[in-house]
Amino acid sequence: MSSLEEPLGLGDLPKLSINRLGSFSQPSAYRRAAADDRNTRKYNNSCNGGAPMVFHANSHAWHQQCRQADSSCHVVELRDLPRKVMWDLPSFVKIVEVGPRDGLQNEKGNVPTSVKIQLIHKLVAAGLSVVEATSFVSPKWVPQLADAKEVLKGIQQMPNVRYPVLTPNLRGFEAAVAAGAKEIAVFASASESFSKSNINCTIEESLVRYRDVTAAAKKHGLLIRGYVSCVIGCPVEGAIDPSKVAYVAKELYNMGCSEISLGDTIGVGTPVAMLEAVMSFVPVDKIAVHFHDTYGQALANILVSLQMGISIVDSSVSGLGGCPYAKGATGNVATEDVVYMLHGLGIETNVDLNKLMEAGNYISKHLGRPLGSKTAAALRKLTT
Ligand SMILES: CC(C)(COP(=O)([O-])OP(=O)([O-])OC[C@H]1O[C@@H](n2cnc3c(N)ncnc32)[C@H](O)[C@@H]1OP(=O)([O-])[O-])[C@@H](O)C(=O)NCCC(=O)NCCSC(=O)C[C@@](C)(O)CC(=O)[O-]
Repeated sequence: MSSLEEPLGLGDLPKLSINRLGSFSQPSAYRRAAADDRNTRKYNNSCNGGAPMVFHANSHAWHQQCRQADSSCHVVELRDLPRKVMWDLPSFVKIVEVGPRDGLQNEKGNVPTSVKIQLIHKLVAAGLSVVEATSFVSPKWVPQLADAKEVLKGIQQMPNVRYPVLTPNLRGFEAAVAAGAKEIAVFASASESFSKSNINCTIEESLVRYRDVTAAAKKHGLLIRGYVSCVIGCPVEGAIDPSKVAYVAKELYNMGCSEISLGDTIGVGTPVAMLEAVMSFVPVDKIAVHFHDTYGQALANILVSLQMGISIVDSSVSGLGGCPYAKGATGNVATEDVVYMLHGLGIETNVDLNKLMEAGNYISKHLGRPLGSKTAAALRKLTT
């Protein structure tokens, strides 16, 4: 089912809009074209104009363009296009929803524990299989998440759903385990300045601390997620060298983190050089990308990451978020927008966009905030 069919409730929409929108979304056909292209290229890669046409997606348009091409080599270029664009995309992307933690940690007003719990339940009901629930950090540093224990105890943990929680030290780890955590996350930085302002220690000191935390987690049989923040830029230091990111990622991976999430904490950059560096040390299937959308780069960065082989994406419902210790950073990329893009590309997520938008609506109402997802805002306009 296409991403457009899913949320719009096609019956409710004016015909013209549906048709117009529909012509932009041919995900399964695109993927088929890319797959066909893969096969046909094996025996059909000449400039010979008599070769059978291979594209099913928008096939009329392709036929027209190919017929109009002056030279048969143009036909080959056109045939290459879906291969170039679609070839390397994964068929499934795992979304790690960070809204209840990264999304809410920066909220100034008190968000009741019951609202946090409801939000998590709604996100899981939408099909998200990983929902970062909260942080066992110092309430002096992040007052909003002072109810971590109550949140984790209050959620009804479903089988096959992961609920990681952030633990900055052994104290946080022990509290998390006592509250029923089955997965923890440690969070280091590639920027020395950010490490100091966020967790009050140097990068090396944090790695020493995390060796203890990860060793304890392994003893308890817990899964461990590792974050590296400021992977492209730091609010204090500016551009961050990819080799620094690769170093921290490698250390976390070697400690036993089963997923390394690379955070563009202030949403400033493009990730190619950084991902290349990290991929030299961490297997691509263990890497997640975590983009804040401060400069509007997040979706483009996700697409590039997928093309580089990544298939785990962090995002936050309704684009909630920002780090209290990264001045000016806005929210994470909105999960609704990520899901919409992925479904548009024919990539499975197991997420029901309608239910996800309900969760986004729920928390936005509670925060007294307009929807932070462009997809949700656009679809709401169409359906009201
Ligand atoms: C790491 C510390 C604790 C060091 O904080 P500190 O002040 O250096 O440590 P301390 O040992 O002196 O402790 C200070 C107080 O906190 C208490 N404390 C100490 N540990 C805990 C704990 N676990 N749980 C509850 N309380 C704790 C401790 O007992 C003490 O209480 P007091 O004696 O003054 O009453 C502090 O800096 C901290 O909690 N930092 C967390 C900040 C945070 O959560 N930032 C947001 C994370 S977002 C991020 O990193 C980026 C990411 C992951 O989202 C990716 C991206 O977006 O790019």
